[in-house]
Amino acid sequence: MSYQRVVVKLGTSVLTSGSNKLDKAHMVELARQMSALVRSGVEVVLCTSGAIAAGREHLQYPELPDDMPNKQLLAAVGQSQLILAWSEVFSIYGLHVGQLLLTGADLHDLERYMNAGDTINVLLENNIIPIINENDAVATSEIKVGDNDNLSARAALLCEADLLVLLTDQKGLFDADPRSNPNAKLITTVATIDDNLRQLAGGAVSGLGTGGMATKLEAADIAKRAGVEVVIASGHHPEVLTKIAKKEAIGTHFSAIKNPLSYRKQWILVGPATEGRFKLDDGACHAVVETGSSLLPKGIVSVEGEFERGAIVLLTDQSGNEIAKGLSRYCSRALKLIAGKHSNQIEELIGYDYGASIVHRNDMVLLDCEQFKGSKHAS
Ligand SMILES: Nc1ncnc2c1ncn2[C@@H]1O[C@H](COP(=O)(O)OP(=O)(O)O)[C@@H](O)[C@H]1O
Ligand SMILES: N[C@@H](CCC(=O)OP(=O)(O)O)C(=O)O
Repeated sequence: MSYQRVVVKLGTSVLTSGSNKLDKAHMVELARQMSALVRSGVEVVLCTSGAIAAGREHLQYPELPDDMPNKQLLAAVGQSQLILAWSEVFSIYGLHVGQLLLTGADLHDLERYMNAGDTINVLLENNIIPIINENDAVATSEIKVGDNDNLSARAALLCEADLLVLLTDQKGLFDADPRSNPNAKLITTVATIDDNLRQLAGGAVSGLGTGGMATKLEAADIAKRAGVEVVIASGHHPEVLTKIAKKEAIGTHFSAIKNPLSYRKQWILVGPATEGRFKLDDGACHAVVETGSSLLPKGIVSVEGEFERGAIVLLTDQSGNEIAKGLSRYCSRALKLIAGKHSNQIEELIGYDYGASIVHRNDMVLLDCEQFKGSKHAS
């Protein structure tokens, strides 16, 4: 079966072809391929980097310091140049574009998360290409997604895409960074993302890029869990998008898992910031991880953080290893009184009862991937 909805992420490395400015001719070529896909009935969402590079080009600031205010200055100037360039380039093929500038804060509550998905849907229904970038001009470290690999994975989840294509300056994921290891070999298929694979994926060394292969693997891990296939490939491979859409073997292909997380659990995984941490005893860890149970108050050893009912919290074992992320049915004040107690004591201790489950199974995602442990994506 062919793909219905594809998110294409273009890294700065592709958009500049390794130079200090946007490679407009190459943008035309990529827009041509995307437009052909649209004409063949595939819905295309574009997640584009390049605002900072475009700002640097426009202001002719090759040596601007890399601090936050200057990056925000470049992004504010560059984003308008970037969207103007895309608008002109897609108009050659008779297509309009619509811009969504998102930050992590836009994904924190389920309603805003769904609103972003709705906007993508309405643009696609009207044959308009949604173009997404992080709103770098306002995103501080607390609210940032941080890199467009992770942003594009979130975009793929919120618009329920079936394929995420990450185009970069390498042919795919290699068994070592090909820049420093000329003998590095391309990995063509990945079934499972594990620690061995993560160790192969280095950071960005290209100057204007963010995250390198490490963030591409994070993105692939998130997308896979939501049932989205992922391909990492070279943005300069001839007819790269045309061939990927025809399922030709190009770059590195990550298969999607068979039983993907529900939409609500996907949001719990990638949307909200966590506001608290529960340390669980061994029995509760076993119940949550091995037997698929909800979390009861008896198994909670300690509660950190101040939060209201409905907050997203991390569940850890006694050594602090993060095992799950979920929605707390009780506020932190109540939990400090009922942690470690039997469920039938809840009402007596706090004067009300929202049920025995502190984190219900349906509101919980297991963090079976090392990547999420201690990373900003789980917190
Ligand atoms: N195992 C690996 N396989 C391929 N590329 C790698 C690997 N480890 C690190 N890299 C680096 O990741 C870079 C691509 O990431 P990045 O510079 O962030 O590009 P983009 O702008 O496309 O996101 C490559 O140029 C490469 O040097
Ligand atoms: N939002 C930034 C790009 C951030 C980013 O992830 O860059 P890249 O690694 O080149 O995809 C910009 O538009 O410049």
